Amino acid sequence: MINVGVLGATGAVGQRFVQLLADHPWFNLQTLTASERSAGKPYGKVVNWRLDAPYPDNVSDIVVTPTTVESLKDCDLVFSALPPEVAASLETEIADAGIGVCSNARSHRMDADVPLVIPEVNPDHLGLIDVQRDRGREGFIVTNPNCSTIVLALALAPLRSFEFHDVRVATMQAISGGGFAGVSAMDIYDNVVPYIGSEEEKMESETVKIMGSFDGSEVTPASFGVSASCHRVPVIDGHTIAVWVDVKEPVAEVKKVYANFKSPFSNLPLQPEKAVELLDPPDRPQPRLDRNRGRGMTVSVGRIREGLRFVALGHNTIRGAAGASVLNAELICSRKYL
Ligand SMILES: NC(=O)C1=CN([C@@H]2O[C@H](COP(=O)(O)OP(=O)(O)OC[C@H]3O[C@@H](n4cnc5c(N)ncnc54)[C@H](OP(=O)(O)O)[C@@H]3O)[C@@H](O)[C@H]2O)C=CC1
Ligand SMILES: N[C@@H](CC(=O)OP(=O)(O)O)C(=O)O
Repeated sequence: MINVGVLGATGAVGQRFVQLLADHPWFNLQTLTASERSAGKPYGKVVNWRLDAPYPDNVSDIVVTPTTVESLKDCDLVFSALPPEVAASLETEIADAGIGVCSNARSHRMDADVPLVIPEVNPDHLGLIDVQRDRGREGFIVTNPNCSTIVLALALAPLRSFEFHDVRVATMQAISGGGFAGVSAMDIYDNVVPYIGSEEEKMESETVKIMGSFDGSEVTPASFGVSASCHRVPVIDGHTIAVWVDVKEPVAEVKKVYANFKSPFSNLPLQPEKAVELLDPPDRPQPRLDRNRGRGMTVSVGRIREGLRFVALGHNTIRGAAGASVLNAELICSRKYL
């Protein structure tokens, strides 16, 4: 068992980490951190559990610590659900102190020597851990992408066998992406908000890093362009995206590559049977009906039409956040980086 901690364990993503790690077969969850406001009290007393999954009683007595390097001395690996402004310097300090960091925060995603990984799409980019170690870092930072970007990159991955240059995407993003305090009811009820700060820029830059090529020392971004328009909609969980991509092959060929898309792994505990699932009914995918496929780790794709046009959907706080980080950590362990 590998000793792990969750940074920012009381928040929306932190709670998802706790849910996924409380009974994990490889990870022993022993440290939970939060802000000074919550530190010093048992997790069961400070957490306001708001997930649609049962609260795991076995973590109740863990005393929440402040988020400092000293409080992580017994951890081999930590999962970060910290606000980005806190994550920026703290994750660096933690990795430099010899601890592995699997981060969900945006702060280091575009750093040249930090892998931005989706296991089924670019597992080879984990080689950037060696680049970090070659410059003397004892631990590492590995990041997972932005939640909408994960849905897009997984939906594009099967299309890599075709040529394309131009990807356009419009998102319909759930309110849980903004955190517990993120979007007020008055803003979102009976409404659509056509702005999510820097989300479009992240989708455009992160997608080409993820789908770029790694030569053992650096990542060269993919050569296609991405143009994104992002919108907040009154859905609790599940980001839906409409995608246009200039693939010329017939729809029947495209459906075949989706149906045949296989994960390159079979031994990771959180890996779903299908990373991408093709749905036939003309009115799917839908967030309420499809976000929990594969325990929230499957991206559903449907409405494939010539052009090429399609719709994809993924659970934003599981596949798009905490689940993405945990799957990355499982891959890191299976590759013996820990
Ligand atoms: N992959 C993705 O796209 C997604 C990424 N995220 C990212 O995950 C991170 C967490 O988001 P979310 O869970 O929604 O945020 P929340 O606001 O719900 O939770 C924040 C957590 O951080 C703790 N915290 C706040 N300030 C400090 C501080 N100064 N020092 C230490 N801990 C602190 C809070 O503790 P306390 O309760 O004590 O205040 C809480 O545990 C963010 O970086 C966010 O951008 C989020 C959604 C999806
Ligand atoms: N911006 C995302 C959530 C998020 O925090 O993304 P990021 O980790 O890329 O900042 C959303 O609102 O749905």
